[in-house]
Amino acid sequence: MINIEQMAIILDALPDPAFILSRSGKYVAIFGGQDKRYYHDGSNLVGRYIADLIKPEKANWFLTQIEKAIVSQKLEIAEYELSSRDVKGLPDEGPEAPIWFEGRIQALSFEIDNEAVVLWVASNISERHQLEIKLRELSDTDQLTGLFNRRKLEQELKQHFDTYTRYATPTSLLMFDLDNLKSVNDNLGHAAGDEVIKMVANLCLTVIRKNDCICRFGGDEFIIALPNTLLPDTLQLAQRLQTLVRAALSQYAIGDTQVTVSIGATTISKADHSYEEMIKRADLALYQAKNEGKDRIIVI
Ligand SMILES: Nc1nc2c(ncn2[C@@H]2O[C@H](COP(=O)(O)OP(=O)(O)OP(=O)(O)O)[C@@H](O)[C@H]2O)c(=O)[nH]1
Repeated sequence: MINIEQMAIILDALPDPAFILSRSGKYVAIFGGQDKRYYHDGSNLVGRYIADLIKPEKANWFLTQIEKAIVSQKLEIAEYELSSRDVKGLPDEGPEAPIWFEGRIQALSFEIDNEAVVLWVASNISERHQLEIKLRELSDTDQLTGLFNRRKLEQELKQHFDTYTRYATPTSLLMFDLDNLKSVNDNLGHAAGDEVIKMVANLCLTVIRKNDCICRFGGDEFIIALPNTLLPDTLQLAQRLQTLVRAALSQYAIGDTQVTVSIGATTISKADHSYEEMIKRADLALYQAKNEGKDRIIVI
């Protein structure tokens, strides 16, 4: 049998800090979380109130989570970021950077000082959180160019389409495809073709604005989404891009065969039911640009 003294030692040895918090946000007790590599010592907080130690917005968030667990009587799980500077009374010793926590919050079946209480176990998940950010970045990014990939562009366009239906703010699209990349690959090698694709990506980054979204849509095909932009500005950007590409890639010409861009341009229309219709229109315009002899901009 475990006796009371052993029980106290076990509670102190809990790897993650476990807080007993009252409905009104009082730190009733704190156990465990002794390893200073992962946690700050919270023993100074006992007897004090969340609202007195943490800024109102965050304090309210904590109180809401406590209330949720008390009302549901089920295990509640929430992730949050907190640094020692966010909580008055925490010692400096402990992690310097803000910590990402997973809070596991369970209402207890008894009251303390006539108040409902919860057990709040706070686990340091900073490493996992960083990994999740990295994975998200990787899943949104094209490996060769570092631009967004098609998946991310489609997410963005969906949002722009929703914004358009609500506030009528227009989004325009440029879809473009390199002309004669095959000739570079065949004559100068695949690595040179890769260089060309990367150069075009970097040129695009120099002409777009902060809110524009550029993606590598496929092999040598790119899309730039331009939120809050009408056709005249879109066409200006297309012309700049066309001129820049022609000049920058002249070194890859094979005889008379130059690497240029064919561009299809379009803007959102009242008749569109989804962002896919915009992409289809831009694709049609691009197809026409290729058919009419490449190195040109077609608007549909
Ligand atoms: N080096 C390299 N080449 C690629 C990559 N992705 C696609 N390509 C090449 O890009 C070419 C795309 O085909 P096309 O669009 O028909 O070739 P193109 O010479 O640009 O033809 P036009 O568009 O008609 O001018 C193919 O030769 C692909 O092998 C890549 O990541 N690296």
